[in-house]
Amino acid sequence: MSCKEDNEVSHEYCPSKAEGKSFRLDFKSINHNHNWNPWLVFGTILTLLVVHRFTCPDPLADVPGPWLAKYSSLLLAYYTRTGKRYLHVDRLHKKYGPLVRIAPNQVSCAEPSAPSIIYAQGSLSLPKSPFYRSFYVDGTPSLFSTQDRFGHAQKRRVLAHPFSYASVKQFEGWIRKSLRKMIQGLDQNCDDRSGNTQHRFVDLLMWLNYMTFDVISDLAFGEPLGMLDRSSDVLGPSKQEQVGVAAMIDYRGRTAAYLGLFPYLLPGSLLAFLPKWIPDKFLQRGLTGTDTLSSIARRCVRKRLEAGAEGRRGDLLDRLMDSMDKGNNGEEITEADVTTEAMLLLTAGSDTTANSTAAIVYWIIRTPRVMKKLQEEIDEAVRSIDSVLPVGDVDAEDDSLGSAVIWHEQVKNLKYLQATIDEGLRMFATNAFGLPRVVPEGMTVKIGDSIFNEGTVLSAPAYTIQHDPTIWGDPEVFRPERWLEGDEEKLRENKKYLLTFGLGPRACIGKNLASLQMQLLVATLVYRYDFTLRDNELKSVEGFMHKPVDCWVSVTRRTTADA
Ligand code: HEM
Repeated sequence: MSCKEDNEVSHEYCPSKAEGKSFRLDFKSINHNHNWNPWLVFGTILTLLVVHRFTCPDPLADVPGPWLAKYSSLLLAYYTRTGKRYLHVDRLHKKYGPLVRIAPNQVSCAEPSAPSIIYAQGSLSLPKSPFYRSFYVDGTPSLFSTQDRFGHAQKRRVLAHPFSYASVKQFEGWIRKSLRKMIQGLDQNCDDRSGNTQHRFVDLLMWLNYMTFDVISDLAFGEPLGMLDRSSDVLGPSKQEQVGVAAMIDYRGRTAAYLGLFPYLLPGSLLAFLPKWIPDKFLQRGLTGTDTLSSIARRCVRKRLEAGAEGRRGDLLDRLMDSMDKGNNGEEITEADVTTEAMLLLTAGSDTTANSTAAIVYWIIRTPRVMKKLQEEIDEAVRSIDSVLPVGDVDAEDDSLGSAVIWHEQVKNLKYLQATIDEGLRMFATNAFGLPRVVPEGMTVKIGDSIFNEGTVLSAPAYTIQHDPTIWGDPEVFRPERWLEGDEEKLRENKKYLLTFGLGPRACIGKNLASLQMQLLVATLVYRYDFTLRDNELKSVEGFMHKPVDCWVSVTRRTTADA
């Protein structure tokens, strides 16, 4: 069979042309041969939307925003797809003010009062919007993606105890084990301590990813994925698993953030089958990523179930499987449910921590004054609290590393360290997105002078609020001291505007685990090494969460650290 000429419509796969490209429909040639005019189609759709807008009442008519947002989500979808939605929304707020219409039924609210209203607790809490259906796995909602408030409370109860501060402290041994491996890896890439500088650059973000993936897979799947051992996040020989796990999670987040803007394409809708068939590489790699991640989770859960009582080790997976035995108020919890939650923990609890830590360390390196002050605080803490008890029996210390890996006990009360972490989270905004909530039936919500009716989707844009000069004064300056100065009330207020972990009943359940890891990671890295940045700018991209693209640094062992 010979391949057709370039200007002919071809749906056939042609190996000679496909090399190095993905298979896609050639819209230019479809247009050529079938008089199919995309502008005509676009114009017709737009006309229908305008007619609809003028003939149906528009409850958001008074909310300012770009004209296209009145009729369609296309503008938001474009910026979501390019990974810069938070910057687009931030620009709109600078132009239109604190309330901006970003899509036909969506309003972004950057009023300082907005976060505590939109993410309120108790009977005033607003449910998650249909956007979250884009995160369902095989049609099954997870703790994170369920919109059902009752179902959410049930699921959350199962995991509340293992994520409590006391439980997370028990995991410190596992975390330190992975952290030691990461230190060994970085040591091998170190510049010579004698001053013989070679400036060999390493991508700190990748190392942080290996470490946080190994930790969370250890806790959620019962075994580390072994990324630190292999210095790679590629898991297996199969074609799907040849893509690194960090990239898979990134593709999944970006695709879900994009598809979530089109609820009629999501599970539970008539056209839910469509995305799988759209010949769009962006969509397909996200959907394939989800399938691969869920098959990894399925494999791990199955293995643990088959191991029976002998496989139990008191980790998160055990907790999930216990809920299977107990049932959920009469409703059966299946293996598929457990797999969905295990996969959620892997995707929600790994690169989020790595991305946040990379951004914090980047800002510390960029601000030598802060680096010096922090190193002094940590040096002092290590000197004064040098005998601490090991946590858990998994933690057989490796003498060759001396006291290289900091104990949580040594740093948990360090004020400047915590202020530096909070300031890094504020500056970078891992959660930059305005997390969407919907006004439920029979309820109205008042923000500023505006009242929003049922069905309106509201969000508080974290990046914009964390960079609001009326709240922070000098928001573009990395200044950890802002978390230590002023009276108690002002400090409490500041915390309300740090939206990294969300607020209200749907706030991050893994905050204690992430905080403990970030304290250990930042303290250990700053205590043991001096860093030089390769690039002055931290490039970033946003999917569901906001993440640095990379973080290349050269690493030198500190002479003052006794490690
Ligand atoms: C620095 C690291 C982290 C950041 C920035 C972060 C951020 C967030 C945010 C903003 C939410 C709310 C999402 C929404 O309302 O749509 C969330 C929810 C969640 N996070 Fe995290 N997270 C982090 C670490 C973790 C870890 C370590 C885990 C678990 C291992 C985890 C598990 C979850 C889960 C299960 C939810 C859903 C909670 C619910 O709906 O009840 N996260 N996270």
